[in-house]
Amino acid sequence: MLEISKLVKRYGRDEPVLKELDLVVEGNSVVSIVGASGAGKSTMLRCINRLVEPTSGSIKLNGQELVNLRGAALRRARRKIGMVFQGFNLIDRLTVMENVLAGRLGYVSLYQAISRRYPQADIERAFTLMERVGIAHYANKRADALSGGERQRVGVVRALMQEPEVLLADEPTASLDPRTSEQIMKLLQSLASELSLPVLINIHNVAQAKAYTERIVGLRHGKMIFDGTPADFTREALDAIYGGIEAPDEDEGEDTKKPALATRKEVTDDPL
Ligand SMILES: Nc1ncnc2c1ncn2[C@@H]1O[C@H](COP(=O)(O)OP(=O)(O)OP(=O)(O)O)[C@@H](O)[C@H]1O
Repeated sequence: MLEISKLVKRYGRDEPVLKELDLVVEGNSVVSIVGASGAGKSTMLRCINRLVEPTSGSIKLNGQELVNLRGAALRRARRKIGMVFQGFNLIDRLTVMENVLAGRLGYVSLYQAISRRYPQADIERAFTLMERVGIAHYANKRADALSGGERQRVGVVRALMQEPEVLLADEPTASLDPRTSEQIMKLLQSLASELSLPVLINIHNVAQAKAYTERIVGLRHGKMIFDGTPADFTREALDAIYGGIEAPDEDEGEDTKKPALATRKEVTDDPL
């Protein structure tokens, strides 16, 4: 179980981008985090795996406090947090199997990692998981020879190789076509239930969030303003989360050019 309470994140002296967030996610439940660009979705996931330092608050994973962990204790805790990325984050020149085994890096010695002498049990686990997601026949192919959907399956298996207690997915379908996106969402949904794993998915596509997750959390300006089932996610909830948020001006700089209203465009597919 993941328990977040009163989580605050402030970058420098700016206004906090996460404002006293509270969220509890039980094992095997899949939660979508939605919100306009800049709402704080990525920051929240990154606070959980401590890629970003929370300013205050508490994040507990199966009872263990993650905030304030340092050194070896932080490394051990991070093994329990699997992460799936929008851009897959694979090493292109390595094979699928090598990428998958990278999920064990937190468990093996430096010598084993450098010489790629992973324990037999790890290799067997890798094959079992690759078979489960349909990529075992690509084990010896280079990662860059795979399609986007196949690459994301490699990313999912690599995360599962960590034997995680929670899986975080940051826009896992944003680089994929609609059909492949649906397959990946279905895969995350079924893995959560097979492995009793809580899964948090940052996602811009509200239609997919409603179709493939049982709970939707809506952020706006760093505050949680919606927490409910897809059936509860009415037009009013959609407007509360996205309403009145304008796309940034073109001259605001590279980082701000991602249009907030891209979410609006995607929402037009939404069968509300
Ligand atoms: N390293 C950083 N330093 C300063 N500000 C940051 C940093 N990372 C994010 N921010 C700011 O924090 C706010 C929340 O950003 P975040 O990336 O968490 O939002 P998001 O909801 O994930 O957006 P998107 O959907 O575009 O990825 C934004 O205003 C962003 O500019």
